[in-house]
Amino acid sequence: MGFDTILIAYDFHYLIGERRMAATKKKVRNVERPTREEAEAAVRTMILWAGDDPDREGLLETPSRVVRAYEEFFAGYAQDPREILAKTFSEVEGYDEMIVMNDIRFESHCEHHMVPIIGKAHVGYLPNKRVIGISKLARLVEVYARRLQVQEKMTVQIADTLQEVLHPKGVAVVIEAAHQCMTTRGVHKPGVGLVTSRMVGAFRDDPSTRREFLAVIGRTGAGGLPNT
Ligand SMILES: Nc1nc2c(ncn2[C@@H]2O[C@H](COP(=O)(O)OP(=O)(O)OP(=O)(O)O)[C@@H](O)[C@H]2O)c(=O)[nH]1
Ligand SMILES: [Zn+2]
Repeated sequence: MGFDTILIAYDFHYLIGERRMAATKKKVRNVERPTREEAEAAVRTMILWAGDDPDREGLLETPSRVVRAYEEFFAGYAQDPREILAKTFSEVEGYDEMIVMNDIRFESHCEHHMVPIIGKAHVGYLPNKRVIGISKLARLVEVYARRLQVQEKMTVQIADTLQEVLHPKGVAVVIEAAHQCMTTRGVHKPGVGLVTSRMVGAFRDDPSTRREFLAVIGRTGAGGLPNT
């Protein structure tokens, strides 16, 4: 079975639900996860297919390097985003204003071409008695970024996980990113970026809350896109 197939399969079981993902991680469509050796052999095949010689000195270690790189790029499949948000703090003297972390840079990979998506996420919520450690917002972005992604899906996943676990009065997520599948191949349009958003609860229902969030993240003006 090819490398592409297992990655598509992983995405499939991700779609059937985060909770079930952990339980079914080893088996996808009744197919065992390939071994590291099989993954390296798949990279070797791709080198051959590209037209080079995987046995020449410079490429000898490339399959194992690529597999190690994939472990890093796709580490998010092994992480449970709900666990990241499990620890909360309630001693905040009744703080009930918006909490926003902006410019969370991330690197992801597009699920269509498996090339980088590089961008930044802005995540905000309106607390309901409990807050989380601020690093957890960045960790939440990381977990979803380190999977094969579509930007719209990643935006919804971050917002909805935060809402489901923390039960705040609302959540807002805006992602701005550049897709290398559009800059280094295909339509070749450098400098373009995609902006996606998900507004939940007060951010969806109350225009002034939404406006405040957009002002905090600087999206009321020209709002620049990352240079990639
Ligand atoms: N909506 C959305 N589309 C994306 C994202 N990342 C990549 N795409 C698009 O996914 C589409 C895949 O289209 P296909 O026609 O199946 O693939 P393709 O022949 O490689 O398309 P081109 O990129 O136009 O060459 C392309 O239009 C990509 O630009 C994303 O995060 N969100
Ligand atoms: Zn793509």
